[in-house]
Amino acid sequence: MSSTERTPVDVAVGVLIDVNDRFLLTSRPEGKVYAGYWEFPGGKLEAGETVEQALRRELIEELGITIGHAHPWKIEMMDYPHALVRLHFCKVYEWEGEFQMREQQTMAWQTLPVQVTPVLPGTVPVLQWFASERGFQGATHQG
Ligand SMILES: Nc1nc2c([nH]c(=O)n2[C@H]2C[C@H](O)[C@@H](COP(=O)(O)OP(=O)(O)OP(=O)(O)O)O2)c(=O)[nH]1
Repeated sequence: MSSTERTPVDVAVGVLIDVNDRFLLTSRPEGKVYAGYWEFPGGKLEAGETVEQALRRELIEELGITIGHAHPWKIEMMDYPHALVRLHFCKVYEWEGEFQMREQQTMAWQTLPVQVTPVLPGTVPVLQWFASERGFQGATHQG
């Protein structure tokens, strides 16, 4: 594979946390790689966008909500057969609007251990970070 194809793709990912400390997972829609896998909502940066701008745009497009401030949390590289991605995880505590599944996905508010399955490989590290933060012991998800 050429080096051009392995240039990392930057992805803005939103870790939405509600007042009960639950976090939001969404299932990837049909037609995308890893369709049906659960992940944190987000998507690729477009030219000239910051992570926060991309995240705000993606969550309007996918979920119909407008987020407040995106708090940068962690950056993680994932090397998939389809792409090398650089995931910019941001915590989000404030948003406006009603959730609408605009891409026929499904959403689920979760705590540890996560009940939905399967979880996208690039989502698993986040569950470990939550486990550390929250003093959770044991398996973070099934499978
Ligand atoms: N949204 C999201 N993507 C993740 C996570 N973990 C992870 O490895 N990824 C990967 C999967 C994809 O390769 C990439 C996101 O790209 P995507 O295809 O969902 O983005 P997009 O909505 O811009 O897609 P498209 O317009 O090109 O169809 O990041 C995660 O928790 N959330």
